[in-house]
Amino acid sequence: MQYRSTRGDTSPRSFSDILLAGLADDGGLYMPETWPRFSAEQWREMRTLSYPDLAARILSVFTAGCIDLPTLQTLCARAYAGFSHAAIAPLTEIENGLFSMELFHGPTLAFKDMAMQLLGQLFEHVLTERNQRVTIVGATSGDTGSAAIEAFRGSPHLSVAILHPMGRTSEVQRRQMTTVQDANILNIAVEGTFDDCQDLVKAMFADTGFRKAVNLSAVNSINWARIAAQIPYYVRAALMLGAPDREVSFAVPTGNFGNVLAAWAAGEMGLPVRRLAIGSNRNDILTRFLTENDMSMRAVAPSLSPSMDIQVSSNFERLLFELLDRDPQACRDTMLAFRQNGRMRVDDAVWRRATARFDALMLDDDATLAEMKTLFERSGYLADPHTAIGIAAGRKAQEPGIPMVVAATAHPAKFPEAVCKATGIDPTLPPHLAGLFDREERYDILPNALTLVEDAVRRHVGLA
Ligand SMILES: Cc1ncc(COP(=O)(O)O)c(C=O)c1O
Ligand SMILES: N[C@@H](CCOP(=O)(O)O)C(=O)O
Repeated sequence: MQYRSTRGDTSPRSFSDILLAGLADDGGLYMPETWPRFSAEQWREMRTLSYPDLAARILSVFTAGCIDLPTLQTLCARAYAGFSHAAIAPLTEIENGLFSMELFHGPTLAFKDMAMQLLGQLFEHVLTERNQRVTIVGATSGDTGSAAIEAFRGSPHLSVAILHPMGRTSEVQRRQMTTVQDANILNIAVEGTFDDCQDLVKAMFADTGFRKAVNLSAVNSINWARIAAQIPYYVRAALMLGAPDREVSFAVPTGNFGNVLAAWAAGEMGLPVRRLAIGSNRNDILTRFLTENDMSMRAVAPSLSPSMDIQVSSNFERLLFELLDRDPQACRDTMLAFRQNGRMRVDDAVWRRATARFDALMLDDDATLAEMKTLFERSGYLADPHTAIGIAAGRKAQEPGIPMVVAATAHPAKFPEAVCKATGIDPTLPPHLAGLFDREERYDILPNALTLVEDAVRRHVGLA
């Protein structure tokens, strides 16, 4: 399996290459050269696999030529060994035909662990094999950061620097990152938004001197391995509900567009995915695109679902690449124009191809609280604000006879104020995080300035 950039860099790259590279040299995102497809019989055979073995089977088509199936099975077994639920991603019917797929039973209580725990194993494997060291710089609106820190803390092969937008995460989210004391971890609170943090990461990749000096790598969903590792849970849920002999729809609370893109990719691989419903908070650029063909940037407004306070959804570029029939020049021009003008409107035919598969719904904070309250009163289901938005989007797009699976992306205890306000319940953190509020925090505060952030990363890795 080889990979190519959405912006035209055509030099063939293997899975291990793109795992460590993160972002293509031309600023584009890596995509598999062709979509691997499974037959109906092959999907059926996967029904009996455990979650780790299923993940290994799906990943093996993306790592072909680099990492074999038995090795992947070992890495996946290790990755999911620490999850607190035996099913790893349990599926529960919360309303008629509407299912919650809980993705928050990993160590940091959000869906990010599902992929990040595996990335931790994959990086260790490839870096050991190549006898190499890398520096991971990541941007987080709250959840990716702690998942990455947990997956990579203490590794002798890499250093990690995580940029979060100062004061724009929940306190639990911030403390999950800043109370980790391992020497290879650096937390930076950036005076700006998540988009500023994400732009800083991309600017570091564009700064060739810096990129090479620190051997820069990424674990945000710009890294294809993150998307690949998010595909298995969609497969698992669909198989449990009758696929490949029955269609299944998914609803996903969406920000950087990585999670829903994994569901879409499962469809490209032959899984009968019918509809994909995205839910957004008031930072609704994706919803406006899917309902009005209007992708115009507005100032980011803080919300009760801070992990989705995002304007520039990195992975939209991967969908755009597909919608443009994999024309890298058109994709590059469209993305550059979007960043220059702050808005994007695509040809009607292209837009219709997107809306043929995707639905979208925006919920502001009041509507989110109302959804959380109603859910709890009607079905006793305690949802975090992100998940509640996904559930509302899923209910709206639900069709008779077609199961609708909602990605439950975070544990309610990550957002206790919102949950308590909506339901009166004060969700408790699991025992391993019980002392979180007593632990010492450690982080730098920096303005949104590339040189200062690069200097901090250089110091962290001993280059300054
Ligand atoms: C809890 C939670 N829900 C939803 C999202 C949105 O997911 P994505 O960025 O993959 O669209 C995020 C952040 O990524 C998140 O942390
Ligand atoms: N919501 C995310 C934002 C980054 O998303 P990613 O999937 O690209 O890592 C977060 O919680 O950090």
